[in-house]
Amino acid sequence: MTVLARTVEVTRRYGEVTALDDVSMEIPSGQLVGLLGPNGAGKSTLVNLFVGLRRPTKGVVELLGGAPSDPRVRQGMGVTPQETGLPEALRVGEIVDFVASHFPERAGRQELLARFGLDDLARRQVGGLSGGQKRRLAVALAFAGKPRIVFLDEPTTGLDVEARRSLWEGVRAFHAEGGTVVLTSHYLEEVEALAERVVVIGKGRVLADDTMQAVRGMVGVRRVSLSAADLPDLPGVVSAERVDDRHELLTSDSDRLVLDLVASGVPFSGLEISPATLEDAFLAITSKETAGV
Ligand SMILES: Nc1ncnc2c1ncn2[C@@H]1O[C@H](COP(=O)(O)OP(=O)(O)OP(=O)(O)O)[C@@H](O)[C@H]1O
Repeated sequence: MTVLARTVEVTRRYGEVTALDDVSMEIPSGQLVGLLGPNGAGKSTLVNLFVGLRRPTKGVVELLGGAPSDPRVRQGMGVTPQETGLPEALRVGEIVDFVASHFPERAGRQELLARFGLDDLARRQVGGLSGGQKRRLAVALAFAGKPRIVFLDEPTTGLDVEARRSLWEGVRAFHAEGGTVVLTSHYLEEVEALAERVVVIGKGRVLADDTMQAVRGMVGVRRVSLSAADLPDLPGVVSAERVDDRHELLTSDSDRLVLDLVASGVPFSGLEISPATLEDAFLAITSKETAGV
């Protein structure tokens, strides 16, 4: 297994804030890895360390066998940061050529634009693109130098469904040819649609690192809410909150919970079961982590 990028016991602080806390991770060649986590989890910091925009406070970051700050190393890598600015006066095709000219190997202009659904726009000035088209162009540019590994920070934020799907297709096509991708998202469905491996990050730490299927199972929690006086201890509850007589329970097995509840004989009313939000899911993973399960 060739490892294209790795962090070894990396911590990054900004003043008092610990954005990443002792993170060790390897990105093998050919993998499409999703970094999933809520706002402020440390995803961008991790990407910025991998691509050499930041240095770790402690630990080591390696990219393509070298230091991410080395310009020769960086020629094998493509990145789209969370926020990008493109020169408005240039035409789309000119920007692609300009970016590609910095790399020894170059993707074909038309092929690249077509891959991201931008093929009709090569002669359009960037200033005349819609927000979604600009974002797709910014992402496409990460692939202009035929990189071995690409880092995309929240690539589809602000895109409508169609633009998002078109971008996913472009990323998938690169991956299908053996390309390695690390992307951050706080959309579970985006990571699910693309990534074969998911790293869940919360409060600067790796909370889970597994296949999408396994993480799905881990976060397959339901919210069960009901009105009752005191509840007995119910197995499988990962978190419980109470406001007056209303109980909000998170569980990975809502059927079991309801059966146990009925078996306990405690009177209850207003039972509602709903899919957990992503926030619920993160909470469930975090509470498992805290409990050392
Ligand atoms: N330049 C900075 N100066 C100070 N604090 C920072 C800086 N950059 C990030 N942080 C802090 O580090 C923590 C992690 O931020 P980071 O941007 O890496 O998270 P994220 O998971 O990418 O979040 P988001 O999804 O909101 O982009 C946050 O608490 C953030 O406020």
